[in-house]
Amino acid sequence: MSDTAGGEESAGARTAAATAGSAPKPSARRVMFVVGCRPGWFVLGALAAVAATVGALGVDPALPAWVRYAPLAASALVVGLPHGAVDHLAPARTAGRTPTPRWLLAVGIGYLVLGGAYAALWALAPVASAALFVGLTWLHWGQGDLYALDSIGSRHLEGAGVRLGTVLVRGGLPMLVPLLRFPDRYRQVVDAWVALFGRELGSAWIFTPGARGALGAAFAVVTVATVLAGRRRVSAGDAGWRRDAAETLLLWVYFLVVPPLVAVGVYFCAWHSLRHVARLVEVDPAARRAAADGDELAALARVGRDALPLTAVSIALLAAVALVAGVDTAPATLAALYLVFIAVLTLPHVAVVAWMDRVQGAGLAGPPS
Ligand SMILES: CC1=C(/C=C/C(C)=C/C=C/C(C)=C/C=O)C(C)(C)CCC1
Ligand SMILES: [Fe+2]
Repeated sequence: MSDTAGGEESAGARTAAATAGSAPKPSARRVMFVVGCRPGWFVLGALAAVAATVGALGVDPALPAWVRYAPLAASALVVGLPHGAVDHLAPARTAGRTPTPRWLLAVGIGYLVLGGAYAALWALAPVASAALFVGLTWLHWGQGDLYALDSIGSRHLEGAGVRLGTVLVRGGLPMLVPLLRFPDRYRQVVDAWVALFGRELGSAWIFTPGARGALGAAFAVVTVATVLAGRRRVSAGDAGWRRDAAETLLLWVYFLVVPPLVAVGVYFCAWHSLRHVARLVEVDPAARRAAADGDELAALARVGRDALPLTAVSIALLAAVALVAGVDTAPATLAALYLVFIAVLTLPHVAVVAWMDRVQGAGLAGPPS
């Protein structure tokens, strides 16, 4: 896989140099800010404010089903599913290479083997697979945020402990905090996954008040310890640390006040996926050039174009699975099928992102110094 071609060679090599072993370039910081972070702050902040106000007024609006499922449904088309549909191009580009058929084949085989194995595991052991899905997402979303924090130039995350804490906290916010406040709705979602395979969750101690109280207390301690560990590494008033602490607070409040289906669906699109899209812009020479010229829309259009074919294939595959399996068309069942489908794609997606982290010196082994 040593082939490089034309203009991408030098630009690609520059990307690798810029991402592995040197501080983030100003243009990378800007893309992560403008594309990856600002929209998420705005959308999640607004939703949290609305939900907190409604809650404070003592109103409990029974949201119609279409509103509850809308963010998840939208994620199939807008940013969510598409953010992984560039996985066939991202590894080569991260290594500063042009994606050739050999790269595509390598990623394709990885998807088939890992996705196939996980699909088989869902059929054999749905409850364990559901737990694995939540654990995998915890890790993946945590690592996504760690990358974004590095990319905007945070300096308080040097050190293995604070990095591990950041992954645990940032991943636990979407995966654990909804369970603390909305155990019944959380349970309904996970129940629907295992029901697809004719199973039930069973006693599931994790939903009991005692277990949730203990998990919530432990997670609050890990959050505070991580934020303080970061604080010790920089001078007072460090902007990167303050931003991290403010995001952490925002996400705690958001997942405590916004009902989980909406909260996780919106977070998936507007937070995790947009941050990954910003990362994709940075490894694609053409998109990066557009962004460096201040044309973020052109950069996004380029990523969107790259994502289009495999997004369409994924949706067609999902529709085929739904038809063959003959699932009913209740929103809860369709959402469950979609999420199990995402789970199967997530395992190879996590492998691709872990590979990108390794090449870029990012992730737990980082920061890129
Ligand atoms: C919807 C939902 C849940 C789980 C969603 C998951 C696990 C989504 C994973 C998406 C991934 C991995 C996308 C790729 O990056 C919970 C928290 C169980 C309960 C609340 C509603
Ligand atoms: Fe992802």
